[in-house]
Amino acid sequence: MLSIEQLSQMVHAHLGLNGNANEAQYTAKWIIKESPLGGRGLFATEDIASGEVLFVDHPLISGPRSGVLIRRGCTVCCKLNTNKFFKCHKCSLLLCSESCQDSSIHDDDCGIISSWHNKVSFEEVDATLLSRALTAIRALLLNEEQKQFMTSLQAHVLPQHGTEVRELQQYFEIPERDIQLMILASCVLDANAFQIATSYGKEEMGKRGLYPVSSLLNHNCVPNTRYNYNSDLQMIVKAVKPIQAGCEIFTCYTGLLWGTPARRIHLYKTKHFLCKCDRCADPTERGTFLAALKCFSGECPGSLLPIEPLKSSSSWRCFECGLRVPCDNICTLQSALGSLIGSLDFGNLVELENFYLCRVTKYIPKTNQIVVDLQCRLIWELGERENHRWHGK
Ligand SMILES: C[S@@+](CC[C@H](N)C(=O)[O-])C[C@H]1O[C@@H](n2cnc3c(N)ncnc32)[C@H](O)[C@@H]1O
Repeated sequence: MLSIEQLSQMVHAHLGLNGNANEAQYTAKWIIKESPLGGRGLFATEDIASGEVLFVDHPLISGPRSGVLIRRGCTVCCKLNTNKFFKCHKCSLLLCSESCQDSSIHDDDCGIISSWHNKVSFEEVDATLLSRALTAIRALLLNEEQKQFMTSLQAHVLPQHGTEVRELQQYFEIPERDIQLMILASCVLDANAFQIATSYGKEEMGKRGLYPVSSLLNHNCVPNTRYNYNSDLQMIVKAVKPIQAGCEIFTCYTGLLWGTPARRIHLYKTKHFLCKCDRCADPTERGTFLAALKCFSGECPGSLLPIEPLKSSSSWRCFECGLRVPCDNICTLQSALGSLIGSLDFGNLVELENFYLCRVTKYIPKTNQIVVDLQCRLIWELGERENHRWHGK
C-alpha cells in the first residue's frame, strides 16, 4: 500500500491540483490522514463554509453494477427495455445500436474481451454475466499509475467478491494476471464504488463509479458533505454545514432518511462495519423517530423505540406506557412491512396515494421512514405530472 504522502500526491495529480496551471476552481482545504475510525480519511485544514466545493472527482472506472439482479441493458449507453438488443459477434457484449457499437467505449471494451480466447461460441456467452463483470474488466484499460492508485484504495477481500470475474473463465481463456487484476478491482469496487444516480424518468441499467478521492471519505449518518454528478459523470462534493479546521470530512453511505436499524444493517452487509455514530446511539435519532413503530398495546398512542440502538438484538420499549417488546417480534413486523412495501406498484400514483392515506399509518407512525419515503415519492411524482391533484388534507 502507498504511504499517505504518496497517496496525497496521486490525489492532487488526479484532481489537477498540482503545478502552476491549476485548472481547478477550488483550493484543497483538506488533507488525507489516519482516521480514529480506522484506515484513512479526509480532514479539514482550515474552516470550510457551508456550500463550499471541497473537490470535483472523476471516476477511474465506471460501468454497470455487479449484482445478480442487474437488468439487461446496453453496455455503452445503459439503455434498458429495447427489443433491438444484439450481441457483438467479437466480444458478446450487449449493444442497442450501431452508434453504440462504433463508439470508442465499445472499441476499448471489445479490444480487451476479444483478445481472450473463446471457449464457446459468442451466442453461448452469458451477456448478463459479462455486463456484471464489465466495470472490473475496464480496470485492465488503466495505465500503470492509475492501477497503482486503484490498488492503494481499501479492498474488501471476501470469498463472494469477484465471483462474476471468476465465472467468466467458463467462457474465455483469460491470462492469470488479468484475472488477478479484475478480482482486485471487484474487491476495491465493493469497498468504494458509488452508485451513479439516473436522472428522473430515465430508464437505465444501474451504474457505479470508482471515485478515488471520494473513496477516502469515511461514513457518518449525519454527514457534513453531499455530492451530485454533472453530465460528464464528475462528482461534485460540497460542504453542507460549516466544517471546522481539524474535523473529519464525512459522506453518508446510506439513505439519509432511513431509520437506524436499516442504516446499520446496510452498512454491515455492504461495507462490513457497524456504525457507532451519535445518531445511531440515539434511540430517537435526534427526535426524528424515523425507525419508530406504533405501540403494540391497544389504545396507547406511544411509539416503540430500541432501548439500546447499538445492539442489533436490543428489545424495544414504548416511551409512553413502558411496554417492552422483544427484538424478534420487531423483526417480524419490520419484514412484514418490507413485504407489503415490496408488493406496491410505485408507478401507480393512485395506489400509492391510497396506501399512504388509508393503510400504512394504521400500523406505523407518520414519522417512520416508510411513511417519509412514500411522502417523498408522492411529492416527486406529483411534481412531474401536469394537472395532478392531491386528494389528501
Ligand atoms: C470507502 S472506504 C473509506 C476510506 C477508508 N477508511 C480507507 O482507509 O481507504 C470504506 C471503508 O472505510 C471504513 N469506514 C468508513 N466509515 C466508517 C465508520 N464510520 N466506522 C468504521 N469504519 C468505517 C470501513 O472499513 C469501510 O468499509
